[in-house]
Amino acid sequence: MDCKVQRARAAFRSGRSRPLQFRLQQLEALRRMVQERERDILEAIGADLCKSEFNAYGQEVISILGEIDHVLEKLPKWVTPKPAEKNLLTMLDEAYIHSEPLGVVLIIGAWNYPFVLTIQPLIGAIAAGNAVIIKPSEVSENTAKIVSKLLPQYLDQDLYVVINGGVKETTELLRQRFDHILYTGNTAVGKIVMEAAAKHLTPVTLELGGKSPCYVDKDCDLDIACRRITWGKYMNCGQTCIAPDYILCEPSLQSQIVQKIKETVKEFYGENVKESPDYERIINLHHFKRIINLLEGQKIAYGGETDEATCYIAPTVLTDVDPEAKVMQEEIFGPILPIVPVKNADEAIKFINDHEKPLAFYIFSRNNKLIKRMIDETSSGGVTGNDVIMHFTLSSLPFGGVGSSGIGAYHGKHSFDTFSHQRSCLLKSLKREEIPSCAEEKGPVDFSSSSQTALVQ
Ligand SMILES: NC(=O)C1=CN([C@@H]2O[C@H](COP(=O)(O)OP(=O)(O)OC[C@H]3O[C@@H](n4cnc5c(N)ncnc54)[C@H](O)[C@@H]3O)[C@@H](O)[C@H]2O)C=CC1
Ligand SMILES: CCCCCCCCCC(=O)O
Repeated sequence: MDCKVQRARAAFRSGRSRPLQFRLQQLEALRRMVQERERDILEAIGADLCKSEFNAYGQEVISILGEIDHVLEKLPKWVTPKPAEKNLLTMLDEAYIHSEPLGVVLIIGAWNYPFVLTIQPLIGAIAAGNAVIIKPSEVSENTAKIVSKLLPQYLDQDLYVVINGGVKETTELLRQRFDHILYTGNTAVGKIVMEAAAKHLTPVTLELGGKSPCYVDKDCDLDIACRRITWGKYMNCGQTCIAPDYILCEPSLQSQIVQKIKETVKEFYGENVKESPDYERIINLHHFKRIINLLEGQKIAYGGETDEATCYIAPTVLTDVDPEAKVMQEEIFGPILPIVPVKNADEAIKFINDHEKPLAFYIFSRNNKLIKRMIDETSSGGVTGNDVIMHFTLSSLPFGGVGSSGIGAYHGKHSFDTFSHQRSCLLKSLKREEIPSCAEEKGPVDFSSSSQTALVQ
């Protein structure tokens, strides 16, 4: 492992990852990999998460192709040094900001969108000119295998290295020195990553989770709200870091919401959800048992069926949920949707602010003023109004958490910036330097202090 990181560092020091043409060529090769080996990639994701090809393509492949195209188009502009404003002392000089690569960066991916969560940061790291060590999640082992098989066939093998393994390997990897670490996963491990990084003063981007609230206002289009919530909550069987974790609404809305979600589930997945090719499974027995445990003592208004043999949990809605209940103490990361009744928007705002800052916040309302007020009076990694998940799909928006939901952000130009150092460059002019004609008579002059000279001029 040590030697793989050293190999990547030596390759970085060779300077070949830096030229724009090289970065573009590697990104084009990555795009070719996704296009030519699409079937293998979809199969691997499907095997890990029991996901249909259609869903795997829509959730994981489309966004990667979109991100590569976006970066290929914009990168020439991003790498161009940006002139900086000058002052009186530097009027005749050249001042600019140059984005330079950080060096060797480590990307640690999570299992729930195993392709997107490793390849999307990789795109940014290549674009910024770095060498990259990629550590896919061992939990999604098929995708980890295909990523480690395909990347060396398309990309520079010394600069971009995949290391597979579990906790032991990741722990070992974290002892190495990196120039940046981007980790996606749970908060507890995020702290381990940050502690290991601190030993080398390595900066980190931590893409963590949390409980993302969804406020449903009484003045909203409830049909649309419930359709969109159903889509975002039960996609990937609820194993989405920005899935709406729970609903906050006035008590009287609960029964209508349950009814509309029920109808939408039927429309999306048919009469028998278990038979639907579009409905995924919980990743493993450990998570299955953890989620089932959260149902204890709850009022199940819809769903609740489970099958341990296949890690199946039906789309489920809980009503009148007590904020102190177990299901409200941790991120659910499964297809269970608690509804916590609140009197009004003010109480919802207070509820959100009394808890850790979430990764996402969703507000359904016809009242744009209310949406803006709720944004102003709360904090979260991102927000989507009148929909869920969708802010993730915009390359122009930084994707990341705040507080316990994460540190830093990526996607599009934000990835490029995350993996770059903004270097301040000032190139002094040699013109108009006044060299005293009788230096000896006047004593020594400090030529290095050109600011003094500029002041004299
Ligand atoms: N903010 C974001 O973009 C996303 C956040 N998440 C969050 O991730 C969580 C789910 O992922 P996990 O189950 O954590 O994924 P996981 O079990 O796949 O772990 C993530 C990575 O951490 C490594 N790891 C695990 N234990 C470790 C340890 N003790 N020391 C060092 N490395 C270790 C694994 O090898 C893996 O590569 C949820 O909380 C979810 O919200 C998931 C996807 C996206
Ligand atoms: C329109 C499809 C959007 C797919 C969303 C993928 C989200 C990946 C990160 C996460 O939330 O765990």
